Amino acid sequence: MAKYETIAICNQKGGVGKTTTALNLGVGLARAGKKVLLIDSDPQGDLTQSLGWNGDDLEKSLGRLMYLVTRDCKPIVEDTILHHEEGVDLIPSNLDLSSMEVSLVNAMSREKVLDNLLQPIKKNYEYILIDCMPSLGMITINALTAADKVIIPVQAQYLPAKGMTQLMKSIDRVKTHTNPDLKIGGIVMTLVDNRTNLARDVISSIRTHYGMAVRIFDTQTPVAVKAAEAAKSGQSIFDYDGNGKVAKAYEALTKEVIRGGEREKRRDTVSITR
Ligand SMILES: Nc1ncnc2c1ncn2[C@@H]1O[C@H](COP(=O)(O)OP(=O)(O)OP(=O)(O)O)[C@@H](O)[C@H]1O
Ligand SMILES: [Mg+2]
Repeated sequence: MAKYETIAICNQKGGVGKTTTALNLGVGLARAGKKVLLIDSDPQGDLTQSLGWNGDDLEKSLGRLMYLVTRDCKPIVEDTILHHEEGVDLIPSNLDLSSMEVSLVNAMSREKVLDNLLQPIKKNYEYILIDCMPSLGMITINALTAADKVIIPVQAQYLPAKGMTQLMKSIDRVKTHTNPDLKIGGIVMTLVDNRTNLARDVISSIRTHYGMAVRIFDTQTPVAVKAAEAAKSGQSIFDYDGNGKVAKAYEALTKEVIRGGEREKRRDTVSITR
């Protein structure tokens, strides 16, 4: 199988479209023939619910797995993986994960619990997408430590520069301490309302603060009530409203993500063979 890529979908600001992006990018990649695992790393379990499962009913979850690892057990991760009919796998979450935020503080290799958990199953997937919670605590640090890349959804409705500084600092800290190869895969503008120029203003503010080095995806995902409805129905936007503008946007974003990964792999190959 092709080299895998683990992507954390991360922004500590709430309600910016992280979960929607994890779900629809994940299903988009699966529709493009990729083997995809989604990880819900939010104790609210929104991704789990958006895919149609009730987190409260699930005994096996990410929280349970991480708890066992911190107790020096070696759980079989495959037993927790759910299979969705749209072709993606899921490690679900529920409130069991919330206690990990505190118990990880005293755990050995506390930043690497998720990374260690994923090592034996990474080879089974081409893409692993981790839906992060809206905070920069230990669980998110675990997600960033396990990831090759971060994709940052940014809502085009206010100037996000200040909040992004905190996120960039956390990414830098993770690079310094636990994951030197972590890259910013890109910023995706979400919840874009065509009637305003806010997306353009936000992009120029990001450029002013973080320079041209940070990639901003060409694709912007539009505001549309269908996107919220799809999440409530346990389906991706492709199944719920396949011809709509949100589906088209996530299809385009999927292509950009695949192209970005392939470009980097080519670059890696060139530098290895040089
Ligand atoms: N393109 C869209 N158009 C309209 N509503 C959307 C769109 N994308 C997401 N939403 C809705 O906006 C809300 C926030 O989206 P989402 O849950 O994806 O954000 P989040 O960043 O994961 O939030 P949190 O920080 O709480 O985890 C949800 O109710 C979702 O259904
Ligand atoms: Mg979410």
